[in-house]
Parts: sequence; C-alpha cells; structure tokens
Amino acid sequence: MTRTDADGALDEALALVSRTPDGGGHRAAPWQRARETAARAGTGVRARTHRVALADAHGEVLAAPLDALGDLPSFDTSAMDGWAVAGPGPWSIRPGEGVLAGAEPPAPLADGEAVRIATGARIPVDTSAVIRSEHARESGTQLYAARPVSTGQDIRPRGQECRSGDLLLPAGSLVTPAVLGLAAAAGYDELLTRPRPRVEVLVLGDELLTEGLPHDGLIRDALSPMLGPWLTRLGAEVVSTRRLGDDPDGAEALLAAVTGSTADLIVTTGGTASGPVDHVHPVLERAGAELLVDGVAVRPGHPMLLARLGDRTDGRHVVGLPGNPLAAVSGLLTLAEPLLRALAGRRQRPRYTVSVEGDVHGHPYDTRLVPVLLTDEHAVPLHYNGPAMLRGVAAADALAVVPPHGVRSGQDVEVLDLPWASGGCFT
Ligand SMILES: Nc1nc2c(c(=O)[nH]1)N[C@H]1C(S)=C(S)[C@@H](COP(=O)(O)OP(=O)(O)OC[C@H]3O[C@@H](n4cnc5c(N)ncnc54)[C@H](O)[C@@H]3O)O[C@H]1N2
Ligand code: MOO
Repeated sequence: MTRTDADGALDEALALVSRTPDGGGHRAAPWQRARETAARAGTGVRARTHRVALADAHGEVLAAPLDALGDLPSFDTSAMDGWAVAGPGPWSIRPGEGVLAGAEPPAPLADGEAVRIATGARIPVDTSAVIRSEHARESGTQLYAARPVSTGQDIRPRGQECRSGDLLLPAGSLVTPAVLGLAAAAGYDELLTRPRPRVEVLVLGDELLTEGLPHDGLIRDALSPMLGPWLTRLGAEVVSTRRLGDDPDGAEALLAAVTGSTADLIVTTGGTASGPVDHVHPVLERAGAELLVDGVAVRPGHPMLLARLGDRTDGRHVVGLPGNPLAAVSGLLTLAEPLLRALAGRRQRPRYTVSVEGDVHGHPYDTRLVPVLLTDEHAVPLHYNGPAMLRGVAAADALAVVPPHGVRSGQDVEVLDLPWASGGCFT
C-alpha cells in the first residue's frame, strides 16, 4: 500500500489529539502505521552530507552517484599467468623474466614472438592472445600451444568493467564492504555520504544499579548496556548514554537534555506510562514537542512514543521507549529503526514471512512481537517473552509480527530480523 502525505498528516493530527483530557490512556496507532509515521518523520528531515575517508564511510549511504573516474581496467591486462603471443604458433620465446604486474611497459611483440606474462601485467602492444601456462609447452626456445588459441583470449581489455564517466552506483546506495572495494578500485580516496544519525540515550529510573546483583528492590539497568550497541547496529552514532533520576531534578535534567541536545534523535527509556514519576510526557509538553506517535497497538511496548522538536525539515526527534526491557526492544524496532533508516537515507529491506512452528496466541486487538528462532523452514516461537524479560529475545534471531487473534501452526507470519542475525553491515 502506498501512503500519501495526506495520510501522514492525518496520522499526525490523530496523534496530536490522542491523549484523553485527564492525561490518562493513549490512542494507540496501529503497529504498521506507527512504523510508517516514524519512517516518514525521518524522510522529512533535510539530508546532511559529509566527505569522509573510505575507511569511515562503511555503513553510510552515498550522497552522490559513484561515477567512474577512469577506465577499468585502466590498461589491457593479462587475465592469467602464462604467455603473451603474437600471431599463429609456434612462437619463439623472448629471453628474460617476462612481464610482471606493476612493471614498466613491455616492448611490443613481433609476429611469432612469445613472452612470459603474469596475471595483472600490462599486455605488450601487438599481442593477439594469452595462453595459460598449463596450456603451453616449452621446447628449447620455442613455445607450442597444447590447444587451439583464439584471438583475444585471456586478455582483459581496457574499459571492460567501465569507461570513464560511467555510473557505477547511484546516490542512495549503502556503502557495504563491496562498495568500499569498488570505490578503491575506481580510484576514490573519499566519498560524499550521509552521516550516521547522532543519537543520545537517556535512561530514566531511580531503581537502577550499574553493577552487582539486584538487591533491596533495586534492579540492574539492562537497557544502558543494550541500547548503545543495538542503536549502532541500526546505523546510528551513539554520542552518549546517561542515567537520570525520577526526582524533580531528573525531570529538569531531562528537559535540559531534550531542549539542548544537538543529537538528531534522543532515545529515552522508562517513564512513558502514567505513574507518579513518569516524566516523559510532561517534559515533552514543556519542551513544546509535537507527539507524532503516542502509544502503539503492540504488545509489549504499547506506551512507546515518537515526538518532534522543531519543524519538519530541521527538527530533531525523541523516541520514548517503555522501561520494561522487552517493551523497549519493541519500541526500538517499531519506531527507532524506521526513523534511523530514513534519517540515514537507507532503503527498507524487503519484508518477508516465514511459516510458524506451533500456534501463537494473539492479543485481542493489538499486534504482538514474539521472539523466534529461525530454522531453515520455520519460525520457532521462544518462551520467556513477557514485557519484563530478555531471556527469549537474547536467544532469538528475529521477532515474529503476530496479528490480533494469533496464528496457527504452519501459517505465515512477518518476521523482523534482529540486526546481528540478518548479517547487517554495522558490526
Ligand atoms: N496504569 C498503567 N500502568 C502501566 C501501564 C499502563 O498503561 N497504565 N503500562 C504498563 C506497560 S505495558 C509498561 S511497558 C510500563 C511502561 O512503563 P514506563 O515506560 O513508565 O517505565 P517505568 O515505569 O520506568 O518502568 C517499567 C518497568 O521497567 C523497569 N525498568 C525501567 N528501566 C529499566 C532499565 N533500564 N533496566 C531494566 N528494567 C528497567 C522498571 O523497574 C519497571 O519494572 O508501564 C506499565 N504500567
Ligand atoms: O507494553 Mo508493556 O510493554 O506490555 O509491558
């Protein structure tokens, strides 16, 4: 389904009136629509570009087409170790060590002459073919071919891969390791790319310990160690991860961070619900932020939110993740992933489905995201998938998108690959 800007405007308008007057419940956006809203929010931001050394461009997106700076190969070159020959055989062998890769230009070949040549070496002028060493026989100063020789064989002609000015890759291509290799081969030292979106992470909560065993009602902070690397795998540059308290000082610090940050995206965790110390909504209101998504019809994670500070083209964004750890993962994949993808200028990977092994019960109205293992043929749902648990997702390859009312064994479900399981670029 193609959605228009008008649909987007409607979503945004619905989100703006989503909170009830008493500040309680949320009008939850359908899961797929929330993802589209997040992607559209990122697409709306004016793209930044920078020129970076090849080594630093990995995982970014080309901001300009990659054009051939010259012909490739830039000279006629031997495709094999063997003999360059001129005319029909047998040939008289030119004395000496032969032509090596990277050496000075060789002297032209005379008709009936052969010279030893290495793979990648320049082809002497007037060469008619290269004969692989295993297909030739030396007898004294004469060379004989062991099989018929065709003109031009095993010669890579100049410009075979591209001519100067050819389009090698369009703008918008992801800089993969293969692209780095192509760019280097084509003579690039730097690339014009879109920088990774900069992300600041703020972890809220007074009950969080940074080391040791949980004790006395306090728990370990599971989100700080998880979110930085996860966001990096989603293509972000994580500039900082900080913890803030639930007290009024924490709320002021949150307000200062939200209004003062220079990051493209602020990710908060916790404080999204309507408890006495849940500061995220009041702080966003004080900051004048516009709520684009305020609650999503997904379990776990339904209190997640997306807000914009500033205008559509120059704005910065806030993704509020719920504090329950698997609910935070759900928010990461539902809102942060499409937003970051769009901010970085990357394309969406094709969506796909896998048949599920075993029945998976559904929520009556909402989408469920359930950790699954992927086998060759099936998605196998994992236990320990409650909102406060990471045990299931830590063993998972993907999250299955389970529609309301669930799926029966053998039915197809959409799956969202976890970034490390899909072999993404961002290691
Ligand atoms: N009256 C209602 N209460 C709650 C609702 C609701 O709709 N109405 N929604 C529930 C759901 S669902 C979720 S999810 C949580 C969302 O809560 P918050 O985002 O406000 O998060 P907190 O209350 O701060 O924490 C919830 C839970 O998660 C633990 N937590 C928080 N941060 C971390 C962390 N960094 N590492 C590990 N665990 C963390 C925290 O201790 C709480 O147990 O609200 C429900 N309540
Ligand atoms: O949405 Mo909450 O995430 O169920 O725990």
